[in-house]
Amino acid sequence: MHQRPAKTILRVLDGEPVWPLPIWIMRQAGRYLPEYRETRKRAGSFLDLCYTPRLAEEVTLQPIRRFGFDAAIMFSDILVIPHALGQDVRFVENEGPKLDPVTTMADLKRLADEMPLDRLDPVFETLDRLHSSLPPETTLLGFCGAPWTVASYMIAGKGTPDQAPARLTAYRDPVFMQALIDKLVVASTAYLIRQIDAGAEAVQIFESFGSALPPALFDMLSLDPIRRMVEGLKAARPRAKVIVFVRGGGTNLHRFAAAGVGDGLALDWTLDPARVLPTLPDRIATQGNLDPLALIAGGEPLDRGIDHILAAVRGRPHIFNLGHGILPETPTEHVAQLIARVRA
Ligand SMILES: Cc1c2[nH]c(c1CCC(=O)O)Cc1[nH]c(c(CCC(=O)O)c1C)Cc1[nH]c(c(CCC(=O)O)c1C)Cc1[nH]c(c(C)c1CCC(=O)O)C2
Repeated sequence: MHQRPAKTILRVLDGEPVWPLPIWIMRQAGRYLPEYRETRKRAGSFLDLCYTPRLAEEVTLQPIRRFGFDAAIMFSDILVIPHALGQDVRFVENEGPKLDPVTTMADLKRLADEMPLDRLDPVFETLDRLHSSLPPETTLLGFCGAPWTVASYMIAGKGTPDQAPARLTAYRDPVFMQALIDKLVVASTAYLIRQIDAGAEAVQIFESFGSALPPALFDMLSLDPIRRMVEGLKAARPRAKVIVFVRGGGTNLHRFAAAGVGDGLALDWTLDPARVLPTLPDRIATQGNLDPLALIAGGEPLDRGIDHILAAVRGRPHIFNLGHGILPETPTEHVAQLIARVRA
């Protein structure tokens, strides 16, 4: 008899429709959970939490214990890559990440030539621990940021509206921009390969700022770098599964699908799965895409949002998720309501 991989998320990423839909949510380990806030207080800085395997393992497991999600995403951050490359990265309470901006070729030359992967050993140890502590049905996910999203923080030194500093840099100094993107492609691919070796069964690439790019820059800064990362990962580890999340991907999603980039495409909450899914190839898995604010609202709007997605994806390989990360003010009871309805 043909043996199927048992884990629901891996089956969906293989192109198999699974019902009820498997579910996890972006940023499922985070401040909406009282137990996360408790561990976070004990950890010191946010980066200390990311780099202390025992605590990173603990916060990864918290949403699994409470809700039994079908996937656990290792606790870390997309900005550990610039940090490992030698850029100064801090997380300031209530302000978000702060970095020493990298804006010139000279700044870039001061970063590590080759990705010093051993600086991220704590992340790999976290994965190794999770590999043994997770329930056998739970898929272990690794992740990294897409080069453009990470570059936008590296250049501006912080989060910025519409990523204006990085976009302007792309026009004014395309040579520097391409060198930075290329460096991130190589570093991130090596990082994902090590995550797979440490026990991750699938990885998600977060392009959180896809919406900022005009068509003339999108291919060069988003589609092509992500394609090179996925190809590099698959060449080295053919069995590794990849989910690509392009927030604001819009019609570009079809181009990721046509180029065969990723086993799964995650939709943000602005796309209507009822319209988009019939236009994608059948075997491409999709993921998403409830509005995180519907989850805060709860009640009837939440039920309606869930039901619309369930009706649209029935019969297709789909993983239920939000259209972006869960927000800190989300009531945990609404998450329980969501899971119960998806699994009913
Ligand atoms: C853009 C981005 C970042 N980080 C990430 C992205 C891409 C996804 C997205 O678009 O949401 C990805 C990320 N960040 C975090 C995870 C952990 C795993 C999980 O999803 O549960 C993941 C997958 C933990 C985190 N990363 C961060 C927190 C909150 C900080 C804290 O606990 O003090 C968490 C739980 C900090 C962070 N990290 C980042 C910002 C802008 C911030 C501050 C904003 C905020 O406070 O929410 C950069």
